[in-house]
Amino acid sequence: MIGKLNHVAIAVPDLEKAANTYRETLGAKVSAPHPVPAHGVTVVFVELPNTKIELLHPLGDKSPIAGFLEKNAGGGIHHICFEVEDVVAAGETLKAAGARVLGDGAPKIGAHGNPVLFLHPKDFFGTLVEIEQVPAA
Ligand SMILES: CC[C@@H](C(=O)O)C(=O)SCCNC(=O)CCNC(=O)[C@H](O)C(C)(C)COP(=O)(O)OP(=O)(O)OC[C@H]1O[C@@H](n2cnc3c(N)ncnc32)[C@H](O)[C@@H]1OP(=O)(O)O
Ligand SMILES: [Co+2]
Repeated sequence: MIGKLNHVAIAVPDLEKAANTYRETLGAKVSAPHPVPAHGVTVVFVELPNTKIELLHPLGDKSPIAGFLEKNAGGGIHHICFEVEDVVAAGETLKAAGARVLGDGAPKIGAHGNPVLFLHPKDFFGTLVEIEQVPAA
């Protein structure tokens, strides 16, 4: 079912510092900060030759990453995102297999303009998984 690794997301306490580290120290192509209120985060995209890194910082009072940063004050890998052809069909298949789809179960538009769903980390060996519908090339 899953295709390419679309991105690895890292929750960070200081977005500017993290962006500078990826830009200056690691020499990556790094975007400006991009607020995504529908997901309660501000994101900086780091473009790599074969995938992307999302640097995430909480936005608003009810950010879904606030609890994670409270437990991991210095930051840490928050989720991984796999591409799928049909996110609704993938969500139904995963639910039938016993995985918990988070939220109300309906896909939301993610930071890349595509529908996404999140799957509970306890069902994937301690890793929060995002699936993103990416149109075939
Ligand atoms: C930029 C937009 C978009 C994109 O297009 O790419 C994004 O990526 S948005 C990213 C942010 N959005 C989300 O994360 C949405 C889905 N997340 C959630 O619904 C919640 O964060 C959560 C996964 C249900 C966790 O909720 P929270 O209230 O923080 O914690 P709990 O107490 O309910 O946690 C239960 C259990 O799970 C462990 N946990 C929590 N977060 C993670 C994580 N990121 N990775 C691994 N494990 C995680 C937590 O420690 C608890 O474990 P125990 O302590 O053992 O019970
Ligand atoms: Co993501």
